[in-house]
Amino acid sequence: MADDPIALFDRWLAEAEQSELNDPNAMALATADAGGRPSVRMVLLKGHGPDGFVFYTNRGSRKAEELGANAQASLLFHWKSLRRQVRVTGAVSPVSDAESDAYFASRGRDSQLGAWASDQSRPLDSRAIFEARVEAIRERFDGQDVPRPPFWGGYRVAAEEIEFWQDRAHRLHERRLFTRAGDCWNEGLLFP
Ligand SMILES: Cc1cc2nc3c(=O)[nH]c(=O)nc-3n(C[C@H](O)[C@H](O)[C@H](O)COP(=O)(O)O)c2cc1C
Ligand SMILES: Cc1ncc(COP(=O)(O)O)c(CN)c1O
Repeated sequence: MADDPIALFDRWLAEAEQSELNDPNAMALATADAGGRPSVRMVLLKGHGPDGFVFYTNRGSRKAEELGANAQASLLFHWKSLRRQVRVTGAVSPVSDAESDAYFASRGRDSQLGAWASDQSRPLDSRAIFEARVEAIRERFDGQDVPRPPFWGGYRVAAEEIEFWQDRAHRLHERRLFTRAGDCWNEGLLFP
């Protein structure tokens, strides 16, 4: 019977939290546009479990546009201090408004204001324009809680494959690939 890859991921993430310099939850997120042209950037993992791996972003950003055209993504964690990587691949869907609201409410106020002020991935003529937008938003919400912008929220990558890679001597690495089969997982090895 295969190990539970989510439990294995929990163990590896917990070890990374002990050993990484910063952001053990940082992951590269690869998307591709309708024509198959890929792009990749870092995001932070803000939730995970059997349903998938969650990150938050601007829903008008380049990554969001690409996910709108092609709702598939791949995530990569690289924990240098542990010489490990984990790759997750699967279909992507937006998280519910309630879940996005709850996460947004947990963020620091300045990060909340930044989400309102940033037209993420669009051209910006000068830093001063952005700073002026942040100040205008600060005044707009003065004395009140900052609500979640309608253009900001989470996405969940429902893992169909999870690969755990561990460095071994002489490049004879260990690769364990878990593939979803309904409610269960199949497990196999890959040549390194
Ligand atoms: C370590 C790290 C974590 C990041 N986390 C996030 C994140 O969780 N959400 C986000 O929107 N951008 C995050 N960013 C910024 C993104 O990498 C990226 O620049 C931005 O989301 C715009 O990407 P896009 O134009 O491809 O949509 C992070 C950057 C780094 C280096
Ligand atoms: C633009 C942006 N949005 C969202 C995040 C996610 O992290 P947090 O919600 O903790 O700010 C980051 C983290 N670097 C970020 O840069």
